[in-house]
Amino acid sequence: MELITEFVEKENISLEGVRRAEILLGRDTRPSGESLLEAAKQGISSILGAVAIDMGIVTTPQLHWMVRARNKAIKASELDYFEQLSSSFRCLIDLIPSGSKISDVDEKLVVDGANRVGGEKLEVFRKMLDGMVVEIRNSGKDGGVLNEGVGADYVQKEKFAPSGFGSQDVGLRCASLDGDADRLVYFSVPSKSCNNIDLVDGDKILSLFAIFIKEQLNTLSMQGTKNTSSSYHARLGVVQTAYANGASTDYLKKLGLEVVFTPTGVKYLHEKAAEYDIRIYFEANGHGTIIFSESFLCWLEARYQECSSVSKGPEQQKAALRLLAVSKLINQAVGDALSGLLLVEAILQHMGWSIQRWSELYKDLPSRQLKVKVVDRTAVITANAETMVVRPLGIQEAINAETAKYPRGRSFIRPSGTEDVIRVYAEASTQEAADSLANSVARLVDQFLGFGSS
Ligand SMILES: CC(=O)N[C@H]1[C@@H](OP(=O)(O)O)O[C@H](CO)[C@@H](O)[C@@H]1O
Repeated sequence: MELITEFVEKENISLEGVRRAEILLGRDTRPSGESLLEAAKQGISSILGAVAIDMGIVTTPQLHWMVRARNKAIKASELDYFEQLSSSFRCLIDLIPSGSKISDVDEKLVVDGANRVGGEKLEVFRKMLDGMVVEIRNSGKDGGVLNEGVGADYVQKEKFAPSGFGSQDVGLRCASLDGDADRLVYFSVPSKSCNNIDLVDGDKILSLFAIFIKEQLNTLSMQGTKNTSSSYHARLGVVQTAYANGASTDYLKKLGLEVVFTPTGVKYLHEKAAEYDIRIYFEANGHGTIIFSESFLCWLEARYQECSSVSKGPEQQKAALRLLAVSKLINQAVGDALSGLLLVEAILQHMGWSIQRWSELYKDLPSRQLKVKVVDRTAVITANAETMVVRPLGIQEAINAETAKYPRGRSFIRPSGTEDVIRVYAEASTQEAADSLANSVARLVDQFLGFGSS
């Protein structure tokens, strides 16, 4: 109750006139889901005025979408979710400029469903997606195990093709969802001779979205009408965490975008993002979304109407329509692999880009992540969006001294919020250097905080 009261106060939610609270419940495909659902229902029924609504088996982002839709008094079933996504996807495809070299884009997309609910939902959803050829592997139907050599986390951290993918897929555009379908990464298999992949991570998804949105904003701000409503300067902001590859941040800044950093965890990214008209946030691991302010969406609607009524500025009208479609296609409540995937697909078609062209936007700096078990991870206190350690004393200086030995070196440590470990991140100009820096910093962590240190 305390947490709820705190949240209601912080978000300034008026409870006056509210007769009952609806609590939407969803579960995934694991057998434990049924008993957890029952327990949640019983808990909710003991709260006066609270009603549980069972939305069935859904992905995490679908459930968030449903809550947001319900709060906006929009229809919120799974079918409504699929219909909104597929119609806005279709709208973006219909608005593709006739000059786009669609033939450059390989038709087929192959998706790793991580043996969980996202793969299953995509199986159902793809029947509504004309204009897209999707093959789904690891959909969960064939009894594969969650997160065992599959899924976005495995692909991003290990940089290996997931189970079921390999030399037969060389050059194809592939995507990987995570277990609850709130993360998405893309990859391609560059050659038959090795297991390595060319990873297109959350940072590059963010970059693709940013380029597309910026293109539409530029079109909208072109001279056309003298009406004052057209002179709105939308603030496009980008939010990353310290795990964003340094090359991506350089690239985004060169595009002229404002890039801000928050600690790891979507609650921080989402909150920070709320300060802009259009805000794109992504973690390198593929969790992210775009949020549009209500005032910007109202302006876009007006701009769209204005362009159509005076029948001029068709390009501006299309740009407004594209942005409106993006606002409906992307799940503004939270990172959503299914909605993100459709937006990526629509933008690649719009640009006429293959996955290789997309990947070449910039070259990732080689990086390495490690985790170290320590006596007490809460002994590490960080500052500056987790890029520096203020406690224990002395460790940051030691990390700095180590990092300074490597060209383009960058390294930081932070206590994980989900595992009992300290995470180490390092990047440098070569993979060997990044590995060596990560190992040195891991040794420092062990020295300062490990079991031998106490
Ligand atoms: C390096 C990394 O991938 N960290 C993940 C992981 O958090 P940690 O606090 O690092 O354990 O799980 C979080 C929740 O899924 C996700 O938001 C975050 O990005």
